[in-house]
Amino acid sequence: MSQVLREADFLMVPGVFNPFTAILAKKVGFKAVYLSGAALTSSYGLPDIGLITLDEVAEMIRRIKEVVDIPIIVDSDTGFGEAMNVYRTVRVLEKAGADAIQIEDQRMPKKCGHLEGKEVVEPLEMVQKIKAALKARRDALIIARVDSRGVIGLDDAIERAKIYLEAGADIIFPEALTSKEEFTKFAKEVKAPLLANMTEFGKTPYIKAQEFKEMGYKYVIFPVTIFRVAAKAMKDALEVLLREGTQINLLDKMINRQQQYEIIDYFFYERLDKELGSIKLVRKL
Ligand SMILES: C[C@](O)(C(=O)O)[C@H](CC(=O)O)C(=O)O
Ligand SMILES: [Mg+2]
Repeated sequence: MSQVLREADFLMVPGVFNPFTAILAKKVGFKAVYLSGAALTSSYGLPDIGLITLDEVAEMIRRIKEVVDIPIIVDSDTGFGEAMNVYRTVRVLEKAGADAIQIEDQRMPKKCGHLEGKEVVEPLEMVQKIKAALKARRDALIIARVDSRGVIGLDDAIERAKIYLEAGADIIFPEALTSKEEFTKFAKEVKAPLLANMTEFGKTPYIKAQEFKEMGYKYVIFPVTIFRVAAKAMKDALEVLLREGTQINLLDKMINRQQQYEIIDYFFYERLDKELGSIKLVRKL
């Protein structure tokens, strides 16, 4: 399925954090999804500082791929360890169903790339991780995320991107650029398939997908958008429920039972149950 990612002209990729959200993204018409570390950890009630484990991410990929056949770009933070660990990370995540794996050049404890106080490793350390990832992968694309814009500066980020590209990374992800001009300059200097991160409340101003496309970006992710929208909707609903003692005023904000069941393919199981129930033994005991 990495072929879809490879051959696409331009892809808008929403962040998801469980199978249900991945199914929704596909049903709405998105061609790929991004398993966001930030959204996944938030959904576990944890901050995005590298607390999540390889197995937890692999398990979520497996669950998503069990119910939806859509290419999945996976956020592996810093690859769960050193270069040697990255080798195993890529093998495990690809086996679980990852079509592209993102590794970032932060030092642990990592942070959201749009926060202050993060640190980056030496470029050599990241190159070793990229080489390990390439050795381990069968078909999955390897995305090198450059975090140094917010730590050292744009020129350093551009230089690192070139180094990571030479090391063999398939896609470059410049994190937390601060203006359209920076995205334009980056794309001019780094001749690679590029991924832009259009997250909210961060360092990057709001830029439309079409504008990223025109600047030469191949992918744009909206990693935490639906998580944040859903979180607000859930909080508001809980408040209404507590205050009013009834959900009557929430009904028009809900998907109904029929819609919910369609999303999770309930009716298929209903048919299957009937079919299995109608089987008769040809030869009696
Ligand atoms: C893309 C990202 O790595 C993620 O985990 O989704 C985050 C997004 C965010 O925190 O808004 C990031 O570090 O940019
Ligand atoms: Mg992340």
